Amino acid sequence: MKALVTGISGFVGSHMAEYLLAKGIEVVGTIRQRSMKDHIAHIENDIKLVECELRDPISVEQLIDRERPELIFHLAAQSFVPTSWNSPIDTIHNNVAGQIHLFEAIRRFKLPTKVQIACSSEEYGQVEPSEVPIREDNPLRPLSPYAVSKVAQDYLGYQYFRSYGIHVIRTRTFNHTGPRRGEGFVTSNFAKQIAEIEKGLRPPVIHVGNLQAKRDFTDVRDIVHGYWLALERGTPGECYNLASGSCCTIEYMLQLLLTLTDIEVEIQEDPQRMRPSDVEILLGSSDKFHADTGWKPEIPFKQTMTDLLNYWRAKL
Ligand SMILES: C[C@H]1O[C@H](OP(=O)(O)OP(=O)(O)OC[C@H]2O[C@@H](n3cnc4c(=O)[nH]c(N)nc43)[C@H](O)[C@@H]2O)[C@@H](O)[C@@H](O)C1=O
Repeated sequence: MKALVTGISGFVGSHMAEYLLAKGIEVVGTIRQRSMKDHIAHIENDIKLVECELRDPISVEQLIDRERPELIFHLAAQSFVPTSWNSPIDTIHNNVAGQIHLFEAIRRFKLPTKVQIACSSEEYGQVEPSEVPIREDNPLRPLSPYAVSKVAQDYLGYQYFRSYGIHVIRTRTFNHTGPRRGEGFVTSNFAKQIAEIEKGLRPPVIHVGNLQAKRDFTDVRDIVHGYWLALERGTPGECYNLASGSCCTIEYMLQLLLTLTDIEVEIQEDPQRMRPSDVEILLGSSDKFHADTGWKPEIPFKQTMTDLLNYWRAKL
């Protein structure tokens, strides 16, 4: 069986590729011209890398025609929320056009390909206290251009299923982290700062943004297992939350990281790290996904954060 992973050199893409290889699946992955390949260097000989700009319809059409994958894990995206405020059009274009080009190519060649699309808990946005844990039928009230791009991807998935019968599964994934998480994201950013302080590379001050936001974190290795199950057992056209079912403040996450180190630090708020509007709380219910696929996260949060901190310790 052949699977195509878009954005294979990214954080989730690299874990997805490892997961598929362990299952004996043939893996093809898209990268962009200037993509860094550090995350996949250790498996580069076991996968096929194809340079493909998803914003270019011709390039996508040629890729799909040539490879005709049975499965697609569509993970390529501009995924950093703050970037989406600096350049909203790039985020919308990148995330929405890339997916349309994939769908159009599948439609054109009438392929039975199963497609998982990486939607996001950010789509729920402004959530009322009475609405947690959030279920899939909650209203979507996106609070960033990134979130809007994910709503568009999500509804396009629904529409291509309804209009053309394309086997699309929409996974609305809550925050996820683990080794190789990009350093801009909060868990990785704090872990990297701690590892740098440990090595004497910076003064013992941790710079932070909004510590009061609450997030529901799952290990990326549990998430890629979920993506596999989504295509194996999910109902086409459906959307599913992937979440741990519990949440914590960002402050709690920072304190957890600090229990994993001997250093003493000062915590300093950095106004640059504040957002025009931040999602206050994301806490998801994965009951629907569990009922359809049997998925539940296995890796405890403390283990995930230990692995992430050790990743930075080894990398610096
Ligand atoms: C589900 C969703 O998950 C991710 O989006 P995110 O939640 O924006 O992720 P983050 O790690 O950038 O922020 C989490 C929270 O932490 C707060 N926060 C405090 N201090 C800092 C700080 O210093 N840096 C950052 N980045 N955030 C900070 C920040 O204000 C926010 O409340 C992406 O994977 C996205 O692609 C996705 O789909």
